Amino acid sequence: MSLDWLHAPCAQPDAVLADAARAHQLQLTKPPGSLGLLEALAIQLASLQHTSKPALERVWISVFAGDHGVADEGVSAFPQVVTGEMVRNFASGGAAISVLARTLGANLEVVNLGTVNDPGDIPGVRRAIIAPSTANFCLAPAMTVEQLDAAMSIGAQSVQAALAAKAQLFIGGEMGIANTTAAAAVASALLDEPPSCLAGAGTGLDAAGIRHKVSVLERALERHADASTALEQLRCLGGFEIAALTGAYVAAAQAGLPVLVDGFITTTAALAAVTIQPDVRPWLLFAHRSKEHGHAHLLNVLAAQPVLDLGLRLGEASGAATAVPLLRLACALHNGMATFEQAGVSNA
Ligand SMILES: O=C(O)c1ccc[n+]([C@@H]2O[C@H](COP(=O)([O-])O)[C@@H](O)[C@H]2O)c1
Ligand SMILES: Cc1cc2nc[nH]c2cc1C
Repeated sequence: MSLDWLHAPCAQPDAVLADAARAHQLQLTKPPGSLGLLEALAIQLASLQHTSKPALERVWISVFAGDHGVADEGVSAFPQVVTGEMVRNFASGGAAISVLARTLGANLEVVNLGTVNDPGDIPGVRRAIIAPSTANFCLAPAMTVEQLDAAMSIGAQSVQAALAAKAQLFIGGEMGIANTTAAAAVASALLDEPPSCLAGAGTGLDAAGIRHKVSVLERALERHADASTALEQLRCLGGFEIAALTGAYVAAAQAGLPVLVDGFITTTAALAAVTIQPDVRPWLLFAHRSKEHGHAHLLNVLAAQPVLDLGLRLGEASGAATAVPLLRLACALHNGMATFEQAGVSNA
């Protein structure tokens, strides 16, 4: 595999600036700790951005789309054609993430890694087609070694584009009918846990649909039981967009670009990235707790405290985009509040 780049070292957060930011928070006109997670976020961003004044003016969002062979097993409430249809919708500005990105003034990149219903070469979409779909992982590995390699590199290229645009935060999103099945499969394999802990309703399965999804996952996990490394598990059970996200997260950590993780599928990619390279973990901030069964568990495993819990389960980076205003407020408070001394307020 030419995936050696995955093992290049990650950048190091600045511990001195983290200490200085923590000390600065104690000087601001509020009881210590009273801004809760907003304080922790500002401190983390100061340390990751190597600055005493963290900022999120330039936010980069890449939404990776790909289709899944396992959709043939009837594991989604929606038909597979929706993946390609939504690629068009992202680009033409009508999707939730299109509205959120516009409202935030964020750069939105849409990357098509392969959809059965191919919208073709349309403005606003980076065409990076690997194949129309992954293989049905109940029958064969989802990807070849070459396809995994390509998908992870395509993710890393998005990080390079974000860096070229001087982005201060990278957000990855995904779109792929049946990808909650692929994500649950990857997470089950990475954690060596039964799929019932990780399979949920996705786009809207009922209880019987979820039972069927679990049985499909059990078959797939048994078939690929000898996939023993994170990369092999990603290759056999993942998807193009999940692999692209994993590559993007590793590349962002290597480049020293903070990442805001979205929902269940992106958190699975984050878990894969951290399993491949534990030093990726400090570069990840977590936007929200998705309603998808299994997301809370993954957040616990990663010791992540998400910013929001709004019952979202859309994907496409929508939860991460929704958390950006709060992260911006955390920075504004950190940079703009008066100290006790400046304001002539008595400290405890
Ligand atoms: O981000 C999440 O937590 C999330 C939870 C449930 C569904 N989704 C989205 O729904 C699609 C996958 O759902 P499904 O049922 O087809 O596996 C995919 O396009 C995801 O972006 C996303
Ligand atoms: C319509 C639709 C939009 C989505 N966006 C992300 N996943 C999605 C799944 C569906 C079904």
